[in-house]
Amino acid sequence: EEDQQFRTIFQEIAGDDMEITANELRNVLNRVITTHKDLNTEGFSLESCRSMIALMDMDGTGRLNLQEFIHLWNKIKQWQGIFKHYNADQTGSINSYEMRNAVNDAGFRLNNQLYDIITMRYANENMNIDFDSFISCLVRLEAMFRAFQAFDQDGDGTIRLSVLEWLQLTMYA
Ligand SMILES: O=C(O)/C(S)=C/c1c[nH]c2cc(Br)ccc12
Ligand SMILES: [Ca+2]
Repeated sequence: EEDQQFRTIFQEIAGDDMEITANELRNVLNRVITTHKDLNTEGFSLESCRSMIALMDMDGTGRLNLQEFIHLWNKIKQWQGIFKHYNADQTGSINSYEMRNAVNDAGFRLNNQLYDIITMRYANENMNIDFDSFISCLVRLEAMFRAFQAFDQDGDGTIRLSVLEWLQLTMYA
């Protein structure tokens, strides 16, 4: 039942090519986000939607088909729940300390240096993280972990890449 409902929503967003482009994704995310007054954001940028597609685009079409879209939607749904949990002061953004806990709750184990890098990269001028930056950060973390694991066949935690392989990894993200 819910799947059918999802399919119709997807059909409406994707249009008759049944694939969602970055622009179409941005429109639907920004439409949904306006219904969540507790999520402070200027909305998702085209760039962050491109990254989300790069993360979820398993078949290399550069767009999202229905199952890729459902997978992304469920991740954002899970991650927005974590964000709201830490958005205690209802300002709609979280501070760098709350960000550490939120990233942890999302299942990422990082070190202090990485948490500082994330704050530098995603925080706004008040050193707080808006909702869209939070999602963009987790999308990127997930993409980079997954790309590493794809290269680390024997699972020994190290990979060996040529510069072009490195660029393949880092440019479509
Ligand atoms: O608050 C909720 O229960 C849900 S279902 C939230 C969301 C579920 N998908 C979302 C996508 C964006 Br963008 C923002 C909020 C949500
Ligand atoms: Ca695809």
